[in-house]
Amino acid sequence: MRKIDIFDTTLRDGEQSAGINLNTAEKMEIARQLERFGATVIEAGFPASSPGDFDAVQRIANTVKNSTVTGLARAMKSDIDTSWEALKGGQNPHLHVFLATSPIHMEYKLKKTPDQVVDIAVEAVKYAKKFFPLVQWSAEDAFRSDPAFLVKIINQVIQAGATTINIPDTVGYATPKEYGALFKYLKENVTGIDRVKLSAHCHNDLGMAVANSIAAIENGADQVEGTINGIGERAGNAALEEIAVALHIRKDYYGLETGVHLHEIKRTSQLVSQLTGVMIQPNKAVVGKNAFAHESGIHQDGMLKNRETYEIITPELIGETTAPLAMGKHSGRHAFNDRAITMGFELSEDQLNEAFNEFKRLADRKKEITEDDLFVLFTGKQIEYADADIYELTNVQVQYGTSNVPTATVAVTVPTGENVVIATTGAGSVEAIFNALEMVVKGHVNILDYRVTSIGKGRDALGEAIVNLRFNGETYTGRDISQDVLEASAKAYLNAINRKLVKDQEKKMDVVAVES
Ligand SMILES: CC(=O)SCCNC(=O)CCNC(=O)[C@H](O)C(C)(C)COP(=O)(O)OP(=O)(O)OC[C@H]1O[C@@H](n2cnc3c(N)ncnc32)[C@H](O)[C@@H]1OP(=O)(O)O
Ligand SMILES: CC(C)C(=O)C(=O)O
Ligand SMILES: [Mg+2]
Repeated sequence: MRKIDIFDTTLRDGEQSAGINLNTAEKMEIARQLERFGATVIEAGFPASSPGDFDAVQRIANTVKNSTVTGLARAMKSDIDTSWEALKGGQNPHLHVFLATSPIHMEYKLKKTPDQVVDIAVEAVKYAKKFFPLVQWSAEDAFRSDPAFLVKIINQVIQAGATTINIPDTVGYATPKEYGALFKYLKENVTGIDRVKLSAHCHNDLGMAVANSIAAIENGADQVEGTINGIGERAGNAALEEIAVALHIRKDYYGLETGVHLHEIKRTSQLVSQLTGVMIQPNKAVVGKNAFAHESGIHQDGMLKNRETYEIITPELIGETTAPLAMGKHSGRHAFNDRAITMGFELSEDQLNEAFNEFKRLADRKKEITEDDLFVLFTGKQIEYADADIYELTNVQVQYGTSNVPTATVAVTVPTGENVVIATTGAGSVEAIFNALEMVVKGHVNILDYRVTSIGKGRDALGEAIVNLRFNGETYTGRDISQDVLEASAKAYLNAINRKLVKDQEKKMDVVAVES
């Protein structure tokens, strides 16, 4: 069966989404999960864009064994040199070099003639090949480029040694028929196109990224690029979980396989959502929380008689467990640890102990512990900033009455280890908490977005808070889950601030490492 390679760019194009700011520990966690998910290639970042990206790409390349790890580079020696330093420890060093080919990008952005662009691309690929056995070259904004010019430049970059050619629809302008036709044209006109991997990279500005990717596959693409949950620049990238499930469910029609471990989809999607703070729309295909919900009577009747009347994808296929866990306040440590392992978590003994204590506290207050509850608990422990100096909420108290001014008192352990207690007012309970916390962190904080939702169903469901804020000029998203939404809100606020502290501390460590 023909195999389609899955190129995941959640950590590069996905991280380019407004408001996402992952630290190295979180990127490592996502990369490990992408490996379990079965991504053929993981684009771990853009090493030359910042020391933080460099560090994350290097660590991921040195850790991941079952997927190829790549990094993005502009068509310039310095970007390629930096990328080599980051990627050389990987299993099969792979570089992704790009250069725009559309008239508008060449003239206004690069300020180069088409001939100069051909030369720069060829030089970059030749230079990259001195280090990397695998070099992917992308014609940025390929879909809006002159097809004859694409043939000319691709002929030459293949001769220069490129092993993959990527044809991005950078601005999401294509329709499936047109995008498929471009792949067909290139297949028919580029010399040696069958010696390289041909790749599709679609953006979702017109909501057609997945359809366009499938059209490319139908017309000869060997690889599709995208992100988990479709996150990415502007309206995002093609959602890989949708492509993988579509090809699987319609194997009868396409006769293709991807190598994706479909039962890892739910977990991968949840992890990406949890760490990026980007919520999944309820009706999103495959991973939305309503994707398997059958609400109307006639549908429920059909489902009871034969599930296949209305269900083309089973929740089990993507690793969703619907049955409640036989776990609650009477469960013991062995069953709990066993559950962590079954769910794919690798936690240290200390992390497991802390998670178990939290689980017991939760089980005292909540009737039924769901897999979703455990997932957030384990993930939270796994990426805790063990060695970082951060803020920790020790107490929050709110006085609220319909005719009183709300007052919040927060107690926080600050990075120096001191415990600070501050009380202040606000127009509402949440504002009072945020005002008090702003006084604790001593910086200018601008709240850009704030959302509260529930994890699972029922009146005792956990509350999830997401806070997107600007702190001293940088944007961070924080998230927390608690049984009380005010506590979750306070912790989510501090989580966003802590992400900045962790990033700053990572940067300092990078500088020390470079100096020594
Ligand atoms: C379609 C995509 O997704 S492309 C990837 C987008 N990702 C990012 O931009 C990652 C975050 N970016 C950054 O951190 C910064 O932009 C950096 C570090 C990469 C570069 O920063 P700066 O050196 O300050 O340049 P700046 O971003 O302002 O401008 C980009 C420069 O690169 C040039 N450039 C853009 N693409 C390419 C390319 N593929 N190859 C060579 N040069 C390029 C531009 O023409 C411009 O050059 P100029 O300074 O001569 O006008
Ligand atoms: C860097 C390239 C592949 C890209 O992300 C795009 O063109 O959208
Ligand atoms: Mg892109």
